[in-house]
Amino acid sequence: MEESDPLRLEDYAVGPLRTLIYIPNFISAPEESQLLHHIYEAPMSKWKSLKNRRLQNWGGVVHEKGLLPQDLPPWITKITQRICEQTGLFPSPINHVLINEYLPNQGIMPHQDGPAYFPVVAILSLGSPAVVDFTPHPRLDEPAANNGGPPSDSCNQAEETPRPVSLLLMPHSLLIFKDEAYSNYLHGIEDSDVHSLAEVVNSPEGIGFQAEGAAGLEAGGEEQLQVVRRRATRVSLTCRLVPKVRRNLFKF
Ligand SMILES: O=C(O)CCC(=O)C(=O)O
Ligand SMILES: [Fe+2]
Repeated sequence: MEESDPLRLEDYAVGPLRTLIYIPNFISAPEESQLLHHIYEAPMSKWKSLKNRRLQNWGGVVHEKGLLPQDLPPWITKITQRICEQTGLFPSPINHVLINEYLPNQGIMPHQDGPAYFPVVAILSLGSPAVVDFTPHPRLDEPAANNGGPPSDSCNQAEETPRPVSLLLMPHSLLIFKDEAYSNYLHGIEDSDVHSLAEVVNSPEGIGFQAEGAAGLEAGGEEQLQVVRRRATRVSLTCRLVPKVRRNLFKF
C-alpha cells in the first residue's frame, strides 16, 4: 500500500462507539525514532511543564477567536499530511499539534477538547503503551425527567445508556476520535503506572500487546485482572485543525 492511499476507516472502528478509530502501526519504528529525535532536539524553552506532564505546542497559540498561526516544521507536516490524506477526515490541513510527554505515573485528567477545534482528533502514540478512557460526559448520566426518583424504565434505557470505553494505545498507533466520542465523552489517562485492561475494547492480543512479551501482562487478584505496567515514557502527538485562523493580529 502506498503511504498516501486512503484507509478504509470502517475497518478500524472499535468498540460500541463507532466514532472511535484505532489504527495500529500507523508509523514504523524508524519513523518513531525520527520523531522522538526531533521532539527531544527542541530547545528546553519549547517545553511547558504542567503539574503532571510536559508539553510542546506547535502551530501557534489557540485563542477563543481562533489560531494565531505559526508554521509547523516539516518533520511534523510530514506526518500530519499523511494523517489528512489517509483518513480523509480533515477539511483542510491539520494546523495544530500538541506533544504531550508522560512519565509512567503521569496522565491527563478527563477532559473535552475545546470548541476551537474541528471535532476530529488524531493522536499518534510513541514510546510506550497506555490506556485511554472515554467516559460519557456527566450531563449524559442524568436520566431525563427523573428528579432523583427511582429509575423508571431502566430496562428499556439499558441499551441506550452510554458506557465508558477504554482503548490500549500502543506505540506507533493512531487513535482518531470524532463526532459522538468528541462531543459526548470525556477522555483521560489515569495518573498511575498500572493501567487496567478490563474495559479495553481494541483487543490487546489482536494489536500485538502479548507479542511484546508477557512482562506487561500480569495476573493479579482473583479475577486475573490484566494490566499494562507502564515502564517507560510515553509521548503523544495530538493533531487537530483549528478552522478559524487569525491572519492579522490586529484584525479580529
Ligand atoms: O496523550 C494523549 O493520548 C491524550 C492527549 C489529549 O487528550 C490532548 O492533548 O488533549
Ligand atoms: Fe484531549
